[in-house]
Amino acid sequence: MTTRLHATVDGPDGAPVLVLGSSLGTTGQLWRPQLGALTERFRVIRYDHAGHGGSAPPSAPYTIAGLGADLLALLDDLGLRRVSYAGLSLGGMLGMWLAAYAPERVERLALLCTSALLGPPEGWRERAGTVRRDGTGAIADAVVGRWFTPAFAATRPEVVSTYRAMLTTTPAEGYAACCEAIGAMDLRPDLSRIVAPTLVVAGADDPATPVPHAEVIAGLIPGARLRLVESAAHLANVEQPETVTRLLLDHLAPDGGGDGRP
Ligand SMILES: O=C(O)CC1=CCC(=O)O1
Repeated sequence: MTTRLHATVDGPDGAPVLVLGSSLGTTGQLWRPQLGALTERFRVIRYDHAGHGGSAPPSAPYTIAGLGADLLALLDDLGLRRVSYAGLSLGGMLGMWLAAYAPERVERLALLCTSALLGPPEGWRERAGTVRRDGTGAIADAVVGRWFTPAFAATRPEVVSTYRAMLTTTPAEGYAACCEAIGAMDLRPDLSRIVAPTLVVAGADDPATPVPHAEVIAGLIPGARLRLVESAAHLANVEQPETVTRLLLDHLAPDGGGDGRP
């Protein structure tokens, strides 16, 4: 049984569709820095994972395949046969799953600050247990400390507190269930089936999904390209918005993205 996902739609009717997947502990608001530029070329769908933002919590223990089935159900509900997809971290994991298990649904793929295997599973089970017991506030300092470089956190505290609030308002059960899904994940054997042209982006200073994780993904997806974003930690799209927006547009809209006309 799938969870019905909350999604927001922006951009011109009839334009090519781009679906954006956010990270653990954030919502579709993660993509605000990119929204203006992306909606000039795309009809942009931002969705919230189960138990995050406006989406109901999962009704059973969760896996990446379960979260992927939610995403496919959302595409079906919206009548979207084929889309481009960009996802950061957990959103990128869902992008890999979608492109490997439903390749006919994915036009182009961008995977940001993500991993195909992010163990150890005990660490994720422990984090899930802490959050179920004490709430997402209990892990906020550690998690947000990996989202931004110290230099960015010192100069842009207002941005850091906006994203921290996204984490601390995420319901404990939704967050914990997604931790367990990540802990049990190993997408490496699936990546050779991906046929969508793929861009892999890593934050050069990301301690959560360090550069070698991106190198593994780029090495296993046929034809994938890897780009590093300097002076960026895990939420590279927030810390270096112009660089990441340019990378996304160059990859996802190489011909300008079309104008939506038949
Ligand atoms: O929360 C973290 O440690 C980083 C992370 C892993 C998956 C995700 O979405 O964020």
